[in-house]
Amino acid sequence: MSTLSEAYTDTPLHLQHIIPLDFESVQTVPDSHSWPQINDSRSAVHSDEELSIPVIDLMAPDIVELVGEACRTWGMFQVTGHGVPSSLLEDVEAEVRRLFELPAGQKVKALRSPNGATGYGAARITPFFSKNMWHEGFTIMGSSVDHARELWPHDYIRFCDAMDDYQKKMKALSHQLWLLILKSLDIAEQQINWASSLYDSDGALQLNSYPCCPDPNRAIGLAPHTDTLILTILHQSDSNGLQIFRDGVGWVSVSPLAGALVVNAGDLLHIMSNAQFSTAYHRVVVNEARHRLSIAYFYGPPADSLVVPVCEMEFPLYRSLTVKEYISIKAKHLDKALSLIRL
Ligand SMILES: O=C(O)CCC(=O)C(=O)O
Ligand SMILES: [Fe+2]
Repeated sequence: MSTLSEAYTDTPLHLQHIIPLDFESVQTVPDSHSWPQINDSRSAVHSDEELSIPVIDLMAPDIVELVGEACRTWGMFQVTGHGVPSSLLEDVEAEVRRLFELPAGQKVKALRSPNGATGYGAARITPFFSKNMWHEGFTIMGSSVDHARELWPHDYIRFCDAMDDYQKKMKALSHQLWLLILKSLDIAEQQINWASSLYDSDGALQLNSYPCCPDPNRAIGLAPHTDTLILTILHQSDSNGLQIFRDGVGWVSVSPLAGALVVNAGDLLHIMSNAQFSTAYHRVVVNEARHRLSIAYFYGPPADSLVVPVCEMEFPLYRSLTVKEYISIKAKHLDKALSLIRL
């Protein structure tokens, strides 16, 4: 059975697409990171409370309907009452900060290799854009020990323990959300041939850092994209930056809410739901004063699983394909991947 990590390493990147800028060393936004079109017509940002993604309490009696409605309209919501202790969120965030505050020369010791999955580096979507992002990341698929040891030869265990603990909690919460999603789509677990192996699958953890930026209007933290797998759970540090695109409206801010986690639907869930659920198109903007951090957990089935649009009454809108195949199409075509498999 091939793992998600193998599916990602099938598409090697070039080193110039991996090494982030040494953000500490620059006082202005260099040309390599200067995005002329940030203030295009689609970038009117809405940050009023009227227009924001739903906040859902996992303990609510009508939780199935709430999750279904949020996935249909936004493809994203914030969840409270999730049972992940705030002390764990604080510990993980502190470890992530400890990592990104290391000097650039130290961080590159844990660089992701061009055909590797785990390690320090730029966002995977970097090669699709002519400009680089105001971002540095650290991806964990499987164990982080080898890379963490490069960063802190004598003090890596607390980082690895915090990441392992957090991944376990995220996996359990993802599974809980997944069962709610199936219910809201009226799908029995037995209808999906990989439903039971989902719990054995290895998710991925993506640590993101958006350093303070001297000219935030000319830089972007993370270019617009959708997430690939079934769902993503995101913890964001206490500063704005994440935005979701809403048709007919524009970019809408997803402001951090103490203790809440952001959940978003990915492409595979959109395909599986036969486009009933939206895959969230989102981006991250940067700011001048705060170093923003986020921790994303990506949840998906093993790479060999066949994803089939579930539809009883209508025609399938997408062809069925394996997770591995979709990851590979996305790695080559990014935003066009879904249209390429549309029937
Ligand atoms: O930093 C964020 O808020 C979002 C991160 C994200 O979209 C990702 O890692 O895919
Ligand atoms: Fe994302």
